[in-house]
Amino acid sequence: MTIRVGIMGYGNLGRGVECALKQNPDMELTAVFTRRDPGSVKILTEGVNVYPAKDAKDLADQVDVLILCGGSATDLPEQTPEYAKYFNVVDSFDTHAKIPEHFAAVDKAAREAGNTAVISAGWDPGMFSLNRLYGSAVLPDGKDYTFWGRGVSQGHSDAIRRIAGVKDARQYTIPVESALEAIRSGETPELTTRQKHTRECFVVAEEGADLAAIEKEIVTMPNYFADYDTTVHFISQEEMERDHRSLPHGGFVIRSGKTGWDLEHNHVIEYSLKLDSNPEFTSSVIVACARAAYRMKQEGMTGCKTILDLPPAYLSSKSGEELRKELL
Ligand SMILES: NC(=O)C1=CN([C@@H]2O[C@H](COP(=O)(O)OP(=O)(O)OC[C@H]3O[C@@H](n4cnc5c(N)ncnc54)[C@H](OP(=O)(O)O)[C@@H]3O)[C@@H](O)[C@H]2O)C=CC1
Ligand SMILES: N[C@@H](C[C@H]1CC(C(=O)O)=NO1)C(=O)O
Repeated sequence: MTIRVGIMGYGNLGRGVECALKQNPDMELTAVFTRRDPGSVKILTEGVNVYPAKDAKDLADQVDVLILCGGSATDLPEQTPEYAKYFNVVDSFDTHAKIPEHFAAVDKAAREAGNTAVISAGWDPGMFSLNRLYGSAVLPDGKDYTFWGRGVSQGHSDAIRRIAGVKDARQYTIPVESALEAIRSGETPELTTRQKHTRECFVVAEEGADLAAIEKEIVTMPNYFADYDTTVHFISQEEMERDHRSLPHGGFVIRSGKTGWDLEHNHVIEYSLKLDSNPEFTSSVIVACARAAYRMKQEGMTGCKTILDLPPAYLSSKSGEELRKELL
């Protein structure tokens, strides 16, 4: 019996989920939903229909897990609590400061409906969160650092695209080299947000848009840009399509900590990602989390979870017996 998956929202992440499902034979795509005209949305999978988002709840019996691929800035805060009423859901919500309130809203909806929801699946939040937890649990006397890029943040790019007058956008996150060198050399400095990364934005504006107003809204945007040194470049759509087609990214989490009666021994844990496609990697994590959500629902574990709550074995398509063999 395959796990039947629906996609809500067909952008970079939606397309990435479609590709990831093709690599997971225990799962299948059964429906794609969009707020646009379904006839305008061309998907890759033959034999699967695209439906209006407003009809999704009428098709709940055809979907075991609905994966929400909307943007965190404005779509997911509304969509995830709404669709958790009708489906087991997984989203990639990544406005870190607002995760507690998002969790509470989704948990209320999922518990009332007896559904299982997983929020903030992906790599940060997601795999990086998991590795920060492992590092601090194993080395309580220590510090961890997270660095991203140079690469395209989908969340920050999406947030810029939601600004009135913006037609398209890409945001590159750039680690501050001096901070990186200090950490890599074993130093454990206290660093502010601004001392770790800068942000560079490439924006295609609508004809006649107020460029100064757009730039100001970007650089002052809370939770996304206000705490960073940010530069904004306005470019043409042709330049965007020529120079910014790919969506690479990556980064790493470093935990350095001490053990020993007198904390005399140092240890360093590093988890790193080098991604050709941010959306395709993120979608691969999300699809594994969808498998875990389905299995937890089957065992009556309902309500909202994050990746930190998922039994690692539930992410895998392999049985417990197969996984135990890999431990030997
Ligand atoms: N946790 C993590 O590590 C990560 C999280 N993310 C999150 O994923 C979110 C989604 O990113 P991404 O997929 O790149 O965002 P997109 O802008 O590509 O898509 C967001 C939504 O916009 C709509 N859309 C897509 N293309 C168009 C278009 N051409 N015209 C009009 N509407 C369109 C779609 O909804 P519809 O079909 O309904 O119109 C889609 O679901 C980000 O906001 C980020 O928060 C991303 C990467 C990592
Ligand atoms: N959520 C991020 C994934 C990573 C990348 C990132 C950043 O560049 O600020 N923060 O977390 C994304 O949307 O790409």
